[in-house]
Amino acid sequence: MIIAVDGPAASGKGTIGRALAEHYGLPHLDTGLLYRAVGIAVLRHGGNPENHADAVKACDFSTAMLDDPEIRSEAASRAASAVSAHKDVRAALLERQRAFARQPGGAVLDGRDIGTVIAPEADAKLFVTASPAVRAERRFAELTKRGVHVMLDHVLHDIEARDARDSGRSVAPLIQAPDADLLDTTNLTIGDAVRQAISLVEAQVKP
Ligand SMILES: Nc1ncnc2c1ncn2[C@@H]1O[C@H](COP(=O)(O)OP(=O)(O)O)[C@@H](O)[C@H]1O
Ligand SMILES: Nc1ccn([C@@H]2O[C@H](COP(=O)(O)OP(=O)(O)O)[C@@H](O)[C@H]2O)c(=O)n1
Repeated sequence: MIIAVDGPAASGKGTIGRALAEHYGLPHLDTGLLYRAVGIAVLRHGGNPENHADAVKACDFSTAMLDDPEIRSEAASRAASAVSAHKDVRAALLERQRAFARQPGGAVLDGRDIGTVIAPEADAKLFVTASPAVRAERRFAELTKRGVHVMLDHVLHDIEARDARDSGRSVAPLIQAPDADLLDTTNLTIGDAVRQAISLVEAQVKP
């Protein structure tokens, strides 16, 4: 079974993706990490994530980058959003994601274009969202807990700018697939969001 979980920044798609993977005993891929790795690689090479050549060159990042703590930083999110708008960057990362989705037994993937581009054939698709204010509070709490000093209004601004760029790009924009169920987690606890996600998946895969 392939489960596609898409949605905007800090909506809870990773949390839900991991919980679904555990529930169904499937492997999970957070595809945002791939774009973050490219973004960080560009910055480390002294390049500009908005520059096409710099971004494409960084697509052969070392796998160790995926475990680098800096990958979770806000600088990495911004760089990821910039590199991900380049068509050739998306093309370079496509096969890796498709192969993960199509492994025997299936998988859970979360990102922006899983249900639309990476695995349009997915057995179940969720589009996870929450209000920008709630998403900013969640990301702020997450960063603060990790000891990162940030301001809530900066986090909100970053999230809104990233949403606008991810939704507005011409290639694989962030959009709810027509056959995806919407899961708004604004007023849901993590436990409730996961329970609802499982119910939605069950309803979609019912013969
Ligand atoms: N329903 C929820 N209620 C409260 N906090 C949540 C909820 N879902 C996720 N979180 C928290 O919000 C932060 C962002 O969630 P995450 O799953 O990483 O989002 P995304 O993958 O969409 O960026 C994490 O710290 C997570 O624990
Ligand atoms: N499938 C994906 C996943 C991420 N991305 C890009 O990578 C950035 C970081 O993604 P992420 O999922 O790690 O970000 P958060 O939602 O966790 O904040 C996003 O803002 C997108 O620009 C993408 O374009 N396509």
